[in-house]
Amino acid sequence: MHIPFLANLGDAFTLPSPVSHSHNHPKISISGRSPELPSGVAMAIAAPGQLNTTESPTWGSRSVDCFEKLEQIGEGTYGQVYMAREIRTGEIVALKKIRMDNEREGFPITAIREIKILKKLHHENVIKLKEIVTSPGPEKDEQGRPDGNKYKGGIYMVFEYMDHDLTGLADRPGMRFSVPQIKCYMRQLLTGLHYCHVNQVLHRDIKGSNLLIDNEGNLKLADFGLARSFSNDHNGNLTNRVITLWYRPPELLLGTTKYGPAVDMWSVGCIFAELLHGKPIFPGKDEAKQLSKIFELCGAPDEINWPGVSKIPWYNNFKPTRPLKRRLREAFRHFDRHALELLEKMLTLDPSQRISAKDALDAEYFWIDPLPCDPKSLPKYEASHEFQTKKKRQQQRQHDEAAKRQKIQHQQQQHSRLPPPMQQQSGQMRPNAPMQLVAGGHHYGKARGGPSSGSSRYPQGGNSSGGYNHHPNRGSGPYPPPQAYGRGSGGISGYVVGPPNYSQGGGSGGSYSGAGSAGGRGNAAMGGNRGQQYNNNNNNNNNNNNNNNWQ
Ligand SMILES: Nc1ncnc2c1ncn2[C@@H]1O[C@H](COP(=O)(O)OP(=O)(O)OP(=O)(O)O)[C@@H](O)[C@H]1O
Repeated sequence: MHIPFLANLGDAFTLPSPVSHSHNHPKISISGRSPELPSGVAMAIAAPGQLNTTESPTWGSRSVDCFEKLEQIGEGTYGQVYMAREIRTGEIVALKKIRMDNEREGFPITAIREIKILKKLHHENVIKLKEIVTSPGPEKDEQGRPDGNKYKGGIYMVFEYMDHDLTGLADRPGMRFSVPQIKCYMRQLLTGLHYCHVNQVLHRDIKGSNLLIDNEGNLKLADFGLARSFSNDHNGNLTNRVITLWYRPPELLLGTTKYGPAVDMWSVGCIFAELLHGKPIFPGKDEAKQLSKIFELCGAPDEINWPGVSKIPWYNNFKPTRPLKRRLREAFRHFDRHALELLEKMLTLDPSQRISAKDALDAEYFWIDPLPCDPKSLPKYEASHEFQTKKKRQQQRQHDEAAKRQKIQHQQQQHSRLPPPMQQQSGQMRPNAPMQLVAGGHHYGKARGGPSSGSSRYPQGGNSSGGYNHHPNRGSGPYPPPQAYGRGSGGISGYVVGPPNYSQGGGSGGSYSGAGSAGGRGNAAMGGNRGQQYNNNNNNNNNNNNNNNWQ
C-alpha cells in the first residue's frame, strides 16, 4: 500500500511537552523517520509495518487481521468506526479506519493530528488510543464482502471501546437523564477538557457524538481530528472554520482567527443546555442563522458587553439590525438556579469573560445537593451510538411506510377481490398485526468486564438516580422494559419541547425529560467539507407548548 507523505503540516504537530500525568508514558521518540517530513512527524506516515515508535514497538506493526470486525458503530467524515474483537485476547475495541479516498491528498492531516495529540494525552476522561494497525491488502467489511477501498489497504486507529456516545444515548427512546447524572457527565466533560487545556490542546469539536460513555458511567472526550495545540503566549492565527455549527461560538462565527480554550467552553455550554432542555438550543442552518439564534438568546454583542467585538472581521456584516436583549434567564427560567448561573457563564458572548473549565468545576452547581452521582451507580444501557440510533430510526420509518402500503393494499383487496366470508378466514393480511421490529444494538460483553453476558447484563430497572422511559411509540429494540422515572410524567415521546420536568428544587429524584434526539448535529467545518448539517429530523411534533420561540 502506498501512503503518500504529507507536506506543510505546520504547527499542528508541535505539542507542548511534557504533558502532565505522562509519567507512565515515556516521551515519544520516533523511529523510521522520513526525510520528507517535518521534524517529529514521521510516526504516522510510514508505510505499513513501519509505524513503530520507541515507546511502543508494536505500533503499526500489527495487521488489522488481529481483529475481527463485529459491527459498524460510526461513520465520520474521516472514516468508518467498527466495534471489533481482538482475536488473541477477546478484548473488545473500536477500530477507526482512516479514510484515504483521495490519494493525491495523502494521509489525512486530521488523522495525523489525532494520533499525535492522543499519544500525548493520558487521562481517564480522554479516549485512549491503544495502537495503530494496518491492512496491507484488499479488505473486507463485517460481512466479509470487499469494502470497495480502491487503495487496497488501510490504516486503523485502535481505541478502547465505549458503549455509547452522548447523542446516541440521549436519543434512546424515552431516555431521561437525572440531575445527578447530568452533573456527573458534565463534571467528567469539564475535567477532561480542563486536562486538555492545561496541556495546551484545544479540542475544537466538542459535541454529543464526540463524548463517549461506557457502561461504567465514564465519559471520555473523543475525536481529536480537529484538535490542535496552542500556546498562551503565541497569539498566531488559527483556522476559523472549526467546531460543528450548532456548537460554534460567536467569535468564530464572526470570523476571528485568534482564539483559545474559550471556544471549547461555548460548546460545553451548548451541551449543558441541551442536556437540561432536552434538545439542541442553537440548531442553525447556516452561519448567519446560527449567529442570529445566538443573538436572540444571548443578546446582541456591542462594545460594552464585548470590548473589541467591532474589530472582529465580519462583525459589521452580521451585527443585528435591531437591539436584542439577553434572554437566557427568561427562556430557561425553569432550570435550577445554580444550573442557570453556570450556563450564563458558559454562554457568555465575550470569550475573555467566558468561564474556564477549571472555574466551572468549582461552580456551586457541582457542590450542592443533589451532588453528581458516582459514575458506577448509573444504569447500564444497551449500546447506543448516534450512527445506530439514526439507522434504527430510518428502519422504523421504512417499516411504518411498508405497513402503510400493506394496509392500503389490504383495503383494496377487501373491496375488489375477496368475497366477504373469505376475508376473515384467509388471515393472510392483517394490517393491524404487530410488525416484527428489527432488533438493533449489539450484545457483546467487554473482555475486561468478565464474561460476555449479552443484553442480560442490563438491569431490568434502573437505579434510583437515573433511568429511562421506553415509549411505546418509538419502536422496540431490545431495551429493558418500560420504567417510569422520578417525577416524569411517563409516556413522553422521547424528545420533549418546553419546560422539562426538571426539578426546580433539585431533589435527587428530579429528572429532565426527553433528550436531544436530533437526527444529526452536523459536522465541524474544516476546509469547508465538515460544515454541512444533517437535518434535525426530530420530532418537531410537540412544538406548540413551548416558551422557546427564540429558536
Ligand atoms: N472508542 C470508541 N468506542 C465506541 N464508539 C466510538 C469510538 N470512537 C468513535 N466511536 C463512534 O464513532 C462515531 C464517529 O467517531 P469519530 O467522531 O471519532 O469519527 P470522525 O470521522 O472524526 O467523525 P465526525 O465526522 O463526526 O467528526 C462516534 O460518534 C462514536 O459513536
